[in-house]
Amino acid sequence: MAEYLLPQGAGYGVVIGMGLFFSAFMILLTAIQARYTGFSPKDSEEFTSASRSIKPGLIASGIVSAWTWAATLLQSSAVAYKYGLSGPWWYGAGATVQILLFAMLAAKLKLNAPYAHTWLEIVGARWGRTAHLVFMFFGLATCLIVSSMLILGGSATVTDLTGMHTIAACFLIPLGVAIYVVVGGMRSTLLCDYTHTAVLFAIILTFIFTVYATSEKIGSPAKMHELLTLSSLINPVEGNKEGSYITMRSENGLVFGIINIVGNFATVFQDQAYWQRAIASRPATTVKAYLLGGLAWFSIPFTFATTLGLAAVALRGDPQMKVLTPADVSAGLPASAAAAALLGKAGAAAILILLFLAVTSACSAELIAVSSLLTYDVYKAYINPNASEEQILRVGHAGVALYAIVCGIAGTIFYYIGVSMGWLYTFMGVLLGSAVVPIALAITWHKANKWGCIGGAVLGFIGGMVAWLVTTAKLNHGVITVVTSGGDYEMLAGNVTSIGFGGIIAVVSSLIWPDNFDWETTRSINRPAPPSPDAAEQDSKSDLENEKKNASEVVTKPASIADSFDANEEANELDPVALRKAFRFASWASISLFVVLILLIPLPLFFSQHIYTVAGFTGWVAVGISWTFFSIFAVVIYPLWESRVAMYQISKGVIKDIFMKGGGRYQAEPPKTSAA
Ligand SMILES: NC(N)=O
Repeated sequence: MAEYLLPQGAGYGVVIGMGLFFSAFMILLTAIQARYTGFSPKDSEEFTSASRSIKPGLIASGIVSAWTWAATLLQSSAVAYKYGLSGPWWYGAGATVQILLFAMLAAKLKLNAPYAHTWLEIVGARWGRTAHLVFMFFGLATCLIVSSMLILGGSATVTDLTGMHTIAACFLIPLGVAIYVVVGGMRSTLLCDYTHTAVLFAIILTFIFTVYATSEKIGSPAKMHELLTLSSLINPVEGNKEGSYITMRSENGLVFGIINIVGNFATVFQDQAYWQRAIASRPATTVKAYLLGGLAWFSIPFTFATTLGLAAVALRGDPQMKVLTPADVSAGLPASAAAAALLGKAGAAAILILLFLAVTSACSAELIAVSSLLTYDVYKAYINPNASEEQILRVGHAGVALYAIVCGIAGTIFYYIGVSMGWLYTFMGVLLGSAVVPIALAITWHKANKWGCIGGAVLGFIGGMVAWLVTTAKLNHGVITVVTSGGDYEMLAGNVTSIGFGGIIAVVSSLIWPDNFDWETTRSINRPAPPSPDAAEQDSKSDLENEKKNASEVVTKPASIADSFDANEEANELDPVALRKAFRFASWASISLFVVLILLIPLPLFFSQHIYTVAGFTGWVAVGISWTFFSIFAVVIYPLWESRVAMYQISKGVIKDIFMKGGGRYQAEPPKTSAA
């Protein structure tokens, strides 16, 4: 019987116990929200969009948490293990730029469809049913692939460390998350994500300081450099300059970088989770949130993999270090093996909790994203267009539960057919890449041609699959299996063909047969009707009556988070001139950062064939550590600062409830002037 570092009970304890803990936490947050703020958790807009009122720090933290997958920790470490220090760079930079570029789409969303619930609603309003259904395939497939990777990565690690049955983990992980998502909705999910992100950074810092400061086995960048140099001599890396682990000159690292860039475009641009955060965001600060979130996220895979992925190489031969097979590496196990070799059971437990936090917060984003697609793009669009508020909320809840079960089934199927998280990670661009450019054009370019974009997505998909399979057959003597099809060049061919075909067909056809779309159509999606004069008169009368009635109860005006944002403020923030300016800023900032992260830094290092000296490697590690502190400031400290007024008001309400027997409940007030 296999030996495990932790008892099976620890696996069940973390998966079930922490699932229940976060459910209880969510119930508490939801009760606080209902009592001390004006946002009702029973409102469907609030459930899916957090009333479009969230500030940039919390949105940035929600982006970091949704974008931190199991793969972010495990696959990044696996590519560090395989290709050396170029792996973490290509993983981090190659998945950061999409979030930065998404800032442009987020600005256009606020400009061109400010009241949409999903990106598919925009496609449907612009191009009709065929386009809606075709792109729905890509939207749902994206969420399914991402969720499957989360479940596969999470369950493989739990099984490896505790012996918990993989299938039990496949079902229990999403079901635990589903409970707390149903209880809370979008706002509480973002708050829960915030706590996950804070703990995640604390654990990552522990590993960084263990490896580079305190461990007796490594303990400094200089010792890591020495051990990596030794490893290069014993196990040189194929395709790297002199087989070294400490060079950016890595051919396979570069190939992975290209695959990574393509695949991550697909999983950002067509994943409702990122659109949903843009929708939940206040219009004036959406761009800031995406730029901040993208930059903050970079340090997670980059520094984590530069720490534990490289430690797994450095510790080869250590008696506590597990010997890793290619299948283990594909399942993403180098990080947990290194953590266990460095810190024993404590390291294993820390990585288990880290993984659980990453998987559950990203999984919660996917559950609520799919639930929104099922609610607005299936149920409301095709089954019950006149659905009531209550019906929409019920379908939203059912969608979360249904999708959690689907995630468990998908994880089980992939597990049994031998598809690992690493395989899916490199495959995602083959399957999904073709729709990236068409979707970006749908929301940003009035000339985008409907049939060109649909054709680009479909033909790019077919082209990508053919290129992938033909390359697999050619490079493997006609043998097409899960193993042979997962090679670097096989995946590269599929990824590049898929995104390239899709993009070229969509752009060229739009240039030849340009549309002239009037954005007024998408701007009117779900636009709230202006109040009729009669209704306004009625409202003001009943407000007056309510005011009189409540006058004795209201002690002071609680400037809670509820009145920090209202319909008038939202309308002001939707000013087209300001949003166009925000779009220009997003374009300028994100394209500049793309050039720096993908071209200016890595390519000269690749072509110069430089192998890092001790000083160079120390500097490289120092950049990673400094960036981690910047990230902690951006997504852990800044959200607290920007919510200080709201937290103060909520605390005041709680104190009043305790000492004044129920006087702390939120009271709505008509005049609204402050922004918390
Ligand atoms: N989110 C990713 N690509 O780790």
